[in-house]
Amino acid sequence: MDDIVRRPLLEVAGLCYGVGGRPILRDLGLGLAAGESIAVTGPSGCGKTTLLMALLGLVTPDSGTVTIAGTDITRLSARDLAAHRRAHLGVVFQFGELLPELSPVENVALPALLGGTRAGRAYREAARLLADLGVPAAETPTGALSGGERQRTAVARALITRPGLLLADEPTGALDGDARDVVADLLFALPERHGCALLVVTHDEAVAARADRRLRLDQGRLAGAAA
Ligand SMILES: Nc1ncnc2c1ncn2[C@@H]1O[C@H](COP(=O)(O)OP(=O)(O)OP(=O)(O)O)[C@@H](O)[C@H]1O
Repeated sequence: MDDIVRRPLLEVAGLCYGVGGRPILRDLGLGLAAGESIAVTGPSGCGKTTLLMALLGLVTPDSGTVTIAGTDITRLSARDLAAHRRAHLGVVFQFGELLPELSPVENVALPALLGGTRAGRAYREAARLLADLGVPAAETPTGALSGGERQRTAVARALITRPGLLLADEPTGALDGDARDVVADLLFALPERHGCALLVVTHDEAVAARADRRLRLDQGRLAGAAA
């Protein structure tokens, strides 16, 4: 890949965060370029969700920087942070977090509509992404989607704004067997297909094994994990 594609999307430096005097993230550093994937594993309670919250700007670190697409988000106002997130970040959660009263197409189109894309274009793009990811868009109500289809819909929703950085929090945690493998294969194919950077937090070592790099969060620090 060339230098333009390889630009850093995420740079974390000296990140420290604690609660009630107890350190959770300690001088944590991390870099992730476009087209690249990282999996972060670690035992329950080690701080994986807290790290994602810091990357989303939902917790304010005690010190350090979180630079996304060239901007240190720890310095942004709430309003600028929300705009920066909309422009650069896509997120996939463990249970999809879809709105059951909306159709799959409406769920996927929503972030584009909120970002000001015209309805016709947003719905066309949503339908295209769902078809691409193998979800029956029109026929099935969101509440009736299988677990795997729900997660693929959540991936489509995260992609519709063409984010540079995609974050996924236990994206296969509610799936097993084939559905887990399909969603994991799909996620880790995204950096190459869409040119985004991908950071996945997972308990599942088999899912983590698909990433370009594996890191383990332990004692508040990230270190290379054994392959
Ligand atoms: N607001 C808070 N107040 C008190 N403790 C907190 C707070 N946020 C996180 N913690 C603690 O920080 C530690 C890390 O939590 P976190 O949810 O990030 O872990 P995790 O690695 O995502 O765990 P799991 O894999 O079980 O989801 C936990 O011990 C948790 O109890």
